[in-house]
Amino acid sequence: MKNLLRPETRRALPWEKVKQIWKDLHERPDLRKGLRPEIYDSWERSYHYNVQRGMRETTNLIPEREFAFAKENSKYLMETAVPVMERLSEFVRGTGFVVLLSDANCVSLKTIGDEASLEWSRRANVVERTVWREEKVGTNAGHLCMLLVKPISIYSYEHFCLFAILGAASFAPIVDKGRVIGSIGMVAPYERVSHHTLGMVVAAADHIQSILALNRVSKYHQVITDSMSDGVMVVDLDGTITYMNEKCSKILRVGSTDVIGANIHSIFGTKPENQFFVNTVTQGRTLIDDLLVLYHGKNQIRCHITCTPLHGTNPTDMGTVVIFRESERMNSIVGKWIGRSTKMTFDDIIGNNPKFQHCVNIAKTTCQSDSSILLLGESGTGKDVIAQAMHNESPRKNNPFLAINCAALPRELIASELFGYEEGAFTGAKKGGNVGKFELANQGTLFLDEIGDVPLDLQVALLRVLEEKSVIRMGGNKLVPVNVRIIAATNRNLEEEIARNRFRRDLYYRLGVIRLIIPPLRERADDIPLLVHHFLGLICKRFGKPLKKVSLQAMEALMNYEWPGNIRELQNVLESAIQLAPDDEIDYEFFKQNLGFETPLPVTAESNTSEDSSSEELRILRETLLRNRYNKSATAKELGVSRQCIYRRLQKYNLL
Ligand SMILES: Nc1ncnc2c1ncn2[C@@H]1O[C@H](COP(=O)(O)OP(=O)(O)OP(=O)(O)O)[C@@H](O)[C@H]1O
Repeated sequence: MKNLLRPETRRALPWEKVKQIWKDLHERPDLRKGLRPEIYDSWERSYHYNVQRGMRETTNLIPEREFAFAKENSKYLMETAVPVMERLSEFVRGTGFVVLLSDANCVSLKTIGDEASLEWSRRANVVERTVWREEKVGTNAGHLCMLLVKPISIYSYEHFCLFAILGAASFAPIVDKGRVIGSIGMVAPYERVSHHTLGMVVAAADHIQSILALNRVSKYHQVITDSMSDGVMVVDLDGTITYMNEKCSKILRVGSTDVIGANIHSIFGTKPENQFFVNTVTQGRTLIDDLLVLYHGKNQIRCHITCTPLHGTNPTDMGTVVIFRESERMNSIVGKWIGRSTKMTFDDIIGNNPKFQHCVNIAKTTCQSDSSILLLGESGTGKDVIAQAMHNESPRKNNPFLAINCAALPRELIASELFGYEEGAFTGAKKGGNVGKFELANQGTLFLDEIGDVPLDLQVALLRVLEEKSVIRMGGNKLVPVNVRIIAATNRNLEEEIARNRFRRDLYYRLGVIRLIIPPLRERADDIPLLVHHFLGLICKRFGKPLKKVSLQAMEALMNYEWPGNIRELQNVLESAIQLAPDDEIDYEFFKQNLGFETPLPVTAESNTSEDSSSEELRILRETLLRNRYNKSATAKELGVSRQCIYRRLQKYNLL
């Protein structure tokens, strides 16, 4: 008996014999020990489940609706597996085998075979819609391969139930993302058993698993490339475009389906301007974020391009992956991440002083133009703020605002910062080179602060860039067109610098197409109450402190001070006062004692205190002025007098 259980003896066994062996196995537990261990264990479980071994036909058919639901759930498995099953079935045509697919719940989803084998499988209950769970039909290869997560063949009498011993089956589990999602098998009359069947089934399962994994990766790949904000194109060595994502077709303004399979020349033609790019791609050269302007029909495509050669093991896989980054998008990223961000707008610029307002008005009206502008004024007067506000009000507002402080950079670095450099341009130059501020600021605004500190030799290079509207990186020879609005600023007296041959007159004129002279704070003392009020609010908020006030006397002192550091100094004084002053109202004494802030109070204000009526009038006037933040019209309105009357009183008390 033990010998009969050996695989090599099975083939020739007549039906009566296999049936007898099956019977003996059920009746004599000692004989069952001769079964393979995994089959033995399965039989033990089948007894435990109380499976009716004498079943002549299966009662395991599920209702149509449940079956439809199971098929819907395994739709993607069926879509992948059925073509593989069809192919397998073709190979074994005429040999009596049916190919079978079941889901993870052992529902038989699909059977494929030739007519004769399907006819047999119907008689043997190997049909769709049946459930082959061990709990229901005892030991069977479909369920056992999934339980063991390994391929297995089960021969006739090794099945637990009588109806199943007609056949021999080989099954392999289908595993996806580490989970068993079904099984594929081949079943035939037991006498057709072959040692090769299991190998075929394993190969089919492997193939299905690979397709599932590949489909998933290509889905991820598609979602990733389609959601990329950069264009991606793959070109093989003879210039055939083999892949293009949606973004790339948008950038190049071509239909991706039209160009895949076409040659790169069909897009970029033989235009000399495109030659460098086409040659780079077809010759498998490398580019890293190079700003190129390509021409396609009437369109000019301005992009940062990266070309990476593909080195496949197979020569047919060689080619180049090209990444297109739209320069406008790069610019807005640059604007967000590099240099200073432009937060200030004209609404943030405080000051009603007529001289200052005149400057602001010119700045506002010239925002729309591309002419260079030169901001002249002492340190801290608001040149940077005005430059930012101009950018934010201009058509370039969504592109970068880049600022470079020419005085803060070592002399030898200014050129590379401004114009960029190519790889190997000098010792210590970064691999792949570096993009300069001019290129980064493309379509935006470049704020050249402390322009008066630029060395003479660089002034020549700067002038050339401004005139030619293109830069050549240091160590390079390619002209890169740039469209940048220049706002330059200095606190030096440039006329004097020119007279001393330290600044080029031609650059001065070139930069100062529009020239703004921003008044120092001491010349706009009437703006001090407004500025004080504004900064007190901002600073208290920043430090989470309750809003503080400045006493009338302190305000007058602030208005009389010279402010060599201008608005920046005023901000600092107020910040210290907010941090240190014990009371909600910061008085003159505090400024004097804590900040060494020595400002004479207006003589008239003090001397008038002797005369009662005048001192009362002065007190009311000062308080109303303060309440109205030194706005004379509002003060006049509150006091019910004319503006002229207020001016007369201010003159009388020497407050003008
Ligand atoms: N009119 C204004 N309204 C509000 N804040 C201002 C105004 N002018 C200047 N400021 C503030 O004063 C400070 C100094 O201004 P800014 O840096 O623009 O001066 P600057 O002239 O560029 O100085 P520097 O020449 O030293 O670079 C900044 O914090 C700015 O926000």
